[in-house]
Amino acid sequence: MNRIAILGPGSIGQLLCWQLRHHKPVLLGRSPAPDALVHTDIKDEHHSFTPEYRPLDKARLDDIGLLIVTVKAYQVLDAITPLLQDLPADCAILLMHNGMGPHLDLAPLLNGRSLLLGTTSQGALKQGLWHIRHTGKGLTQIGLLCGDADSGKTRVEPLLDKIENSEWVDDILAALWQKLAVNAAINPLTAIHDCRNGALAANEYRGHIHAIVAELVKAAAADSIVLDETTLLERVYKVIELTANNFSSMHQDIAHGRQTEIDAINGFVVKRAQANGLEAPANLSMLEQVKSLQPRR
Ligand SMILES: NC(=O)C1=CN([C@@H]2O[C@H](COP(=O)(O)OP(=O)(O)OC[C@H]3O[C@@H](n4cnc5c(N)ncnc54)[C@H](OP(=O)(O)O)[C@@H]3O)[C@@H](O)[C@H]2O)C=CC1
Ligand SMILES: CC(C)(CO)C(=O)C(=O)O
Repeated sequence: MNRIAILGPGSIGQLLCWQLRHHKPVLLGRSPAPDALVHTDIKDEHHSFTPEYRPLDKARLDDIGLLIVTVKAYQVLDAITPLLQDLPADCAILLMHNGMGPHLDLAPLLNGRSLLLGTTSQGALKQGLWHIRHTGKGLTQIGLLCGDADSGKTRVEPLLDKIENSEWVDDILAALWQKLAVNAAINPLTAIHDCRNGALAANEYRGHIHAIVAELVKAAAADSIVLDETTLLERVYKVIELTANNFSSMHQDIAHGRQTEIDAINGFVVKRAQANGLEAPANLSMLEQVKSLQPRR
């Protein structure tokens, strides 16, 4: 049987579990099984449901056809590696974290399994361990990094069907770099300056935002991804306007003393620039400043 499994039952994992409920997804996690999950929708209506939950220490995986990974970027390798020996040889894997990078380490470990990458601008907020609130309906994009395109697309059809405003993209890396530009510009500046996204519209941040995006465009180009700087800047400023009242996820991570995804955001830009003999000082400065604010690991 080709079941869908969701690894990482946090905010986004529980949201996808609700959205895919008619496909009977299996939730894989480290906690004991919940009695029920509560989903509060955008209209403030509550729904309670009980998905199949398998605690990871004793989970069978031989019936999984698609593993959707909804852990944070820095948790991806630790979460998937122990499962690889038990996942079926034809199980496709879909990474849904913010930022980029884990795919480079993971792809060589997959023994020919298909690797799909996705990005979502939907919003979900934890109200309790097993209660999430759906806070935003943004775009979700999914595409294939490696493996068979037809079967990869077939495996994720349930998501494309059930998630409003979702699409298949042929060049998923370009789509991820574009989303990365938004996060690379907004997330660290809001964390460092302790402000809401909207504050970044002020003139004092223009130089930083332009430098971060210009370096990212050059780093992507060195990886053969062509991005348009003007379009990206327009996108960044549009998100600043549309989410003016929000605190970014990185701001919230710093405020709550949690590790951030900075390594997979500005850290990824710095890494790809350096790998191609370039420098990315504006992104490096964001990386260093955010690292100095987050708890040491
Ligand atoms: N929340 C949102 O609105 C959005 C989030 N995203 C992105 O989605 C990703 C997930 O975010 P979010 O859902 O908010 O994060 P959460 O921290 O809420 O969820 C992560 C989940 O992964 C679990 N986990 C961590 N490590 C492992 C492991 N080794 N094995 C099994 N489970 C593990 C955690 O469980 P445990 O409790 O056991 O640690 C937790 O349930 C991030 O990259 C985020 O940036 C993107 C768009 C919007
Ligand atoms: C788009 C943005 C910046 C919205 O807050 C986001 O994705 C985040 O906070 O991580």
